[in-house]
Amino acid sequence: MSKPVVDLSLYLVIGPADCGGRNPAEIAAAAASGGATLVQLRDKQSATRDILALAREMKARLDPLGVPLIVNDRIDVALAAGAQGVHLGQDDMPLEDARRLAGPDFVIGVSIGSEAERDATPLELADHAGVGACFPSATKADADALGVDGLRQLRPSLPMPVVGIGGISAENAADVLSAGADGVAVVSAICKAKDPAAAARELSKIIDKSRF
Ligand SMILES: Cc1ncc(COP(=O)(O)OP(=O)(O)O)c(N)n1
Ligand SMILES: Cc1nc(C(=O)O)sc1CCOP(=O)(O)O
Ligand SMILES: [Mg+2]
Repeated sequence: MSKPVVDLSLYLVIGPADCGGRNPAEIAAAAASGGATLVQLRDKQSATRDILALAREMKARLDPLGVPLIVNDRIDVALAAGAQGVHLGQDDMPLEDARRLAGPDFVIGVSIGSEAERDATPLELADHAGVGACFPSATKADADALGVDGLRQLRPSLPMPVVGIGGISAENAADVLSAGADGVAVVSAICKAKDPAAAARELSKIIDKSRF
């Protein structure tokens, strides 16, 4: 199997805590049908076997839509579920260990929130970077605010594709792309929407427009 092609344009990050009792796998599938190009399961609370069951359900729904699944933090769950990749932050498993465990064809995303984090990261081992927080985020209140200007400054020194994350909505997505991001990663803008497919369609249109 070769490395899956990952399109960062509209990256949905989602877990049970974001969905107000709705099924995250259903919301992920609806978002994918509306234009989300990549999905990350981010569940910081559930028991391991519940995260694994949700990852399997998401993968079963996303595979027919051609949308890859990334698991946040947990390379063990990602591998067990047959997900296409993992996302690792600065306190998560080091990229060297993750790459050794998962092999060259597994997609690995890494969080970069500052020049110091960039300098501490073996960038050649990651396939893409999540850079933020672009704006204050209610989903991750402890995320340091890099800001869009911080993203613009950091971008040229990152050799891999970059997705902006943190507080991104239909109102500010174009600013993130014009600061150099290849895509936007969102939680609330899709998970909190009454109609997640429609929210994804709206963001997708904005992303397409800002590329011309
Ligand atoms: C695409 C993307 N970018 C950044 C993050 C944040 O990762 P991390 O810093 O490890 O924080 P948690 O998400 O684990 O709380 C991400 N998940 N996805
Ligand atoms: C998971 C995550 N990581 C961030 C970072 O800055 O690294 S901000 C964030 C949460 C993004 O959620 P929302 O789109 O609701 O603001
Ligand atoms: Mg993490």
